[in-house]
Order: sequence, then C-alpha cells, then structure tokens
Amino acid sequence: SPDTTVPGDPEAITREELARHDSAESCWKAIHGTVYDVTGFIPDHPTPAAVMLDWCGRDASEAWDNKRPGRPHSSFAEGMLERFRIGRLVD
Ligand code: HEM
Repeated sequence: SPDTTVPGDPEAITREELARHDSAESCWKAIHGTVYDVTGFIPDHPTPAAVMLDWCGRDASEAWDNKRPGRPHSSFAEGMLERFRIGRLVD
C-alpha cells in the first residue's frame, strides 16, 4: 500500500509523495484526481518508454487527455486504469 503523508486517510496521496515516484523504478501518475502506480505497465505501453517516463511523479491529466494533440486515450485504455489505482490526490 502507498506510503502517504496524511495520517488517518490511507487513500490520500499528497503532491509531495507523488513527486517521489518519478522514475522507472516507481512511476506514479495523477489523472483527474486519482493516483495510479503504472510502474509495471511502462514496458507494455505502445510507445517508447520515454513517453510514459516523462510524466512519472506528476499530474498527467493533460497527457492522458491528449495522447496526441486533441486525441484522448480510448475507452479500452480508460478501462485499464482501475487496476493501477492506488489512491486519491490531495493538496
Ligand atoms: C497512465 C497510464 C496510461 C495508460 C494505461 C495508457 C494506455 C494506452 C493504450 C491502451 C494505448 C493504445 C491506444 C488507446 O487505447 O488509446 C495508448 C497509446 C498511446 N498513449 Fe498511453 N497510456 C497511459 C499514459 C500515457 C501518457 C502519460 C502518455 C503521454 C503523452 C501517453 C501517450 C500515448 C501515445 C502517444 C499513444 C500511441 C498513439 C495513439 O494511440 O494515438 N499515454 N496508451
């Protein structure tokens, strides 16, 4: 389970905590307020790894909504997200 910095709220993940997971060793992303651990998915994503790695440790909502300019991810991709969910972004 994630190491959060909000006592009593195991779902809460701060931006500070999110920012610690900014590499291929541990890659967390916030997308529209939900935090995902996508570390294990990086080799399976259909792009060079660098495309995914650029967004580790950050709010990746913008990238999620625009995998290419004006092109959101598919509903198939959307359906994959739940399995990576680890919590909720808080300030
Ligand atoms: C965070 C979890 C992510 C998941 C689960 C995911 C999943 C997928 C999947 C399943 C596809 C195949 C096409 C589709 O279904 O839309 C795809 C394509 C793609 N994704 Fe992601 N993706 C993620 C994050 C990102 C990020 C952060 C970027 C950064 C821009 C990105 C950029 C792309 C690109 C460029 C393609 C291929 C081109 C295309 O399909 O138009 N993805 N992704």
